[in-house]
Amino acid sequence: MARARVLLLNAALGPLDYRIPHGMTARPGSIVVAPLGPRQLVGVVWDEESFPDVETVGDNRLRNLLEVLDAPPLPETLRRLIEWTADYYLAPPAAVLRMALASMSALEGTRTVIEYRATGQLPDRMTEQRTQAMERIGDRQGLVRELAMIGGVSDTVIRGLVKAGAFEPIEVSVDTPFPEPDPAHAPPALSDQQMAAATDMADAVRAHEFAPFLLDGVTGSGKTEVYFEAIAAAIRAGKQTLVLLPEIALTEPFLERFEKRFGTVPVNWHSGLRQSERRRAWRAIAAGEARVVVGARSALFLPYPNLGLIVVDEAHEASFKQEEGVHYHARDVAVMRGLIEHFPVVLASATPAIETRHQVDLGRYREIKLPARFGGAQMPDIEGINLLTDPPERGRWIAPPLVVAMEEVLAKGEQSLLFLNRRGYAPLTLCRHCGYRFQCPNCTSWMVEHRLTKRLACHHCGHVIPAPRFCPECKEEDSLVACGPGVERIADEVKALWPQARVAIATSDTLHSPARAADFVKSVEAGDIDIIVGTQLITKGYHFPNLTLVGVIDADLGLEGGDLRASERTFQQIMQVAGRAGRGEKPGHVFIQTRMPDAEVIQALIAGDSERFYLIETENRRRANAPPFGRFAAIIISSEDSDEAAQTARLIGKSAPQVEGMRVYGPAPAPLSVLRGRHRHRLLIHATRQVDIQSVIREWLGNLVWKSTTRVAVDVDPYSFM
Ligand SMILES: Nc1ncnc2c1ncn2[C@@H]1O[C@H](COP(=O)(O)OP(=O)(O)OP(=O)(O)O)[C@@H](O)[C@H]1O
Ligand SMILES: [Zn+2]
Repeated sequence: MARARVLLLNAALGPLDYRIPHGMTARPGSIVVAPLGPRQLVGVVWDEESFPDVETVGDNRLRNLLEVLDAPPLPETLRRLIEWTADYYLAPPAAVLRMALASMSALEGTRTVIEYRATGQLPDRMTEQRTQAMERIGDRQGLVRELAMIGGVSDTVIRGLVKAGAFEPIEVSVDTPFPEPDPAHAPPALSDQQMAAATDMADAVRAHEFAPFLLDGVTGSGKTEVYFEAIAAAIRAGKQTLVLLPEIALTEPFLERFEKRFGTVPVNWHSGLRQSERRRAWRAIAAGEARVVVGARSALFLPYPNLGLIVVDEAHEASFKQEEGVHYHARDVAVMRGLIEHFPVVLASATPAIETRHQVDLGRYREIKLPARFGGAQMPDIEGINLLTDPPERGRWIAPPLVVAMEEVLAKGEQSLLFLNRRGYAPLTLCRHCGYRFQCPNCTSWMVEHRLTKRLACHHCGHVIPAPRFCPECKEEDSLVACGPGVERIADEVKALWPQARVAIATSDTLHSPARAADFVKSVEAGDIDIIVGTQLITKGYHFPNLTLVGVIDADLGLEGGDLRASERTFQQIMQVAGRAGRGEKPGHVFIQTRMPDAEVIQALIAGDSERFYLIETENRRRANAPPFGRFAAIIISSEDSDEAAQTARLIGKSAPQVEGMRVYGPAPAPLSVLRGRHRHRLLIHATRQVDIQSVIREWLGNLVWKSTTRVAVDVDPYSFM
């Protein structure tokens, strides 16, 4: 009897055995529907040897598979990747599988509609309407309704023409195919250095072998142009390419550049797609027809049958790390996919992660350097402003030297960018009279004032309230004060200083859709904006040749809290935002406002000495046995019931195994101790590379039980310590 082991889309379940009924063909990878109790679930037939521990069920107790869906089977290599990801990040395989089957509507199979087109045959009887319709429609093809519109007649007239043999039916898929990018459309003339880099990568693409690259080029060196040549090589080799971007906001400018180079936009995959777009993209990807896909990290698990290259752009960005559900790092899983499927993976960044540089040092990744900007543009010069000796006026945030510099730039008709990584107007609102502070009812966080929308918002859970007029505690009116600056407040200050200047705020609030982002880029390019005030959203990827001044309002912000990567992140963010200045013919200047001018990272930034920063930071990590030398994992316990969360945390803490080379810290209440109404506790596990941390944790937690209302999440290689 034919049996199948099936991984159902239910994270609480392991694989289950089913009977393949007579006449049905199902093999590993087949996407199927199977009964579970009274329900029907989608799943994938899996390789039996992958789950040797599953208890075999007797033939007579098996239920029949119901259906094999009309979609390409999941490739074997993708099944291996799903297993690896589940194993490494200690996630249920079904939760990883869900990311591969990311469009339920795509699994419903091919969907067709009937369109009509002229046969060239004239009907026996012609009427005025028929003549008009046939003339206007010409050789166009469409649904009856569409043809009636084009012809300016009723549906009945078209149906009559069909009956009379003047139009014939054609069955077409509802999923219109995507146009193919043309590698020869508009290749740029590369500089010698760029050419050498491009050739290296294109050769690797043609070799069809695993080859991880770090494309380490300074801001404005033309990394995009260079990896486009690797993409061109993949297209020519008949392979698919995936480009991962850290944020949807960066997609618009990317699409535009891609279209200029390849004559058409790539297939776009992100969380904002409508269901029909998702379906169309998924089916084109799974059929191997989507040649180049650009997407956020979730595009990584899609079932490309024929991948030949992955590019991870801005590869240092922390947003490639998913912080809920499966806690995976898309950069690292991308490299693993390249290894399993034998193709090169390019990590592009002007400020590579310490982890990535370390892989280069170990000889595992190849580094390709682009040390100079394209077209003779110079790197900007960077200057520190000591806020202790040169403070802004009371109630202001822009220090005098920066004001002077902005004044000059404005007078020259050039653009400036002020960077502050805080959305909204003010991060905290308090009552001057009684000291009351507005806090989120669901989270351990302050409500952030958004003056543009007249609301207070929690940036963790999205809770909003209308901007209050009086204190809810003491009922005093006009007693509420905004504490500290956000970008909106900086924009107000700019407008007060230069009422004639045209100011734009660039954050995820103002550029929340691709269309808004595109409008913003256009107006900056057209010179309709003088001063941009933005968060980290604006620090990378953008290319505005007339932007010559960058001011960092508070360089110390990211150093507070001091987690493992605080210095590194600060360095990357400021290098990136500095990299927006002087990308055209005019030189760029950068001012960094700081209260810690002697901090190592600030010194390295001012000296423009990346190497020194990397050296010192890497040494610090080595001494602390922190990643990439040692390893961390976190266990996060959460529950709506505070006692229950604390109890489970204690239980897990008490059961911590003694393992050589491993230490367990905590449990302790998380810094973000309440999030979305759940009370949180954390344990941190620190181990040497020799410890098989996954096995240890699997065994440790596997022996424990806790209430189903408590959630226990494991975060391997954590980026957030909140
Ligand atoms: N060979 C070339 N021919 C024409 N234009 C080029 C070439 N190389 C780079 N450019 C242009 O120079 C500008 C900077 O290049 P690009 O944006 O690719 O740099 P980058 O290294 O990705 O920078 P960042 O890391 O700051 O995003 C772009 O406008 C790009 O089109
Ligand atoms: Zn909240």
